[in-house]
Amino acid sequence: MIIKAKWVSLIRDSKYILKDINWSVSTGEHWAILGLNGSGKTSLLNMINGYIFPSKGEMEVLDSTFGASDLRELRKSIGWVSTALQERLYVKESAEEIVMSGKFAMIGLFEEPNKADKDLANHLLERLNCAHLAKRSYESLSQGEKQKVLIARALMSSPRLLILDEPCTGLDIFAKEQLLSMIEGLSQEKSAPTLIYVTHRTEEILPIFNHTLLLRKGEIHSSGKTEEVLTSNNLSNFFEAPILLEKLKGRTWLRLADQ
Ligand SMILES: Nc1ncnc2c1ncn2[C@@H]1O[C@H](COP(=O)(O)OP(=O)(O)OP(=O)(O)O)[C@@H](O)[C@H]1O
Repeated sequence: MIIKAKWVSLIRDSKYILKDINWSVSTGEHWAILGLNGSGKTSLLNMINGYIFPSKGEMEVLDSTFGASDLRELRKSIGWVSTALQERLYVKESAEEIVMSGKFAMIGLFEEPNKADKDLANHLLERLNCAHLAKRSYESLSQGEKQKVLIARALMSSPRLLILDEPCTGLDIFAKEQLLSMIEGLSQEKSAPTLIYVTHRTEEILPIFNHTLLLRKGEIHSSGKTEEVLTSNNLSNFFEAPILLEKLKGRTWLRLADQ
């Protein structure tokens, strides 16, 4: 069991931000979470990472129930790549230092890294085709390069769960395809973590994401096997607009039917 949410709700200012979320992620599954802006995706991720707690219901992540476990230890098992993280990094640090800081699942280096840390960081950069960027300052990297460095950073603590929160934001079509194919490669490795890919674009949902959750206005609209969730009927109902879809190489491209 990777995630188990039972009747989870989040209430702020007497308003439901998440409502009655029942969702399980098991080992061997990779999930996509699709939702429009404001649907509650970030709130759900913050809950998975233990930054916010459910107002109602129960959330178990990696066999730990919140409130009953050491969150710092839990966070080391969860890699989280998001734009919000980018804003909190020390951007003058080199790519290598940024990756090494992932060992502690914290921002910045709090302990002197040892040779093994350095070797692992460089190995991860190499795995993501970024070895040549190791000594470059993070702020000097392109958006696509930054995303890969953040993924390498997230892998530094060998997480069991890797959350990719809209990793293709700001990427051009080539950088985006390159990043997606890198994510695909990562999922095929023997020790690959469970992946959760958050997006509002269906075409980014690669075939490796065998399960999809559709989140709308804080509630689960539908969830299950990707091929059963990403259908024209279901998506038309989800978006409340007639949707035509085209499948290409296992990916789903959408068009509004009346345009
Ligand atoms: N602490 C809070 N207090 C009040 N409202 C909040 C709080 N946190 C989130 N919200 C509201 O809850 C809703 C869901 O927000 P959330 O950031 O989780 O959505 P999202 O799906 O990640 O959106 P986006 O794709 O735009 O990032 C939004 O309407 C947001 O304004």
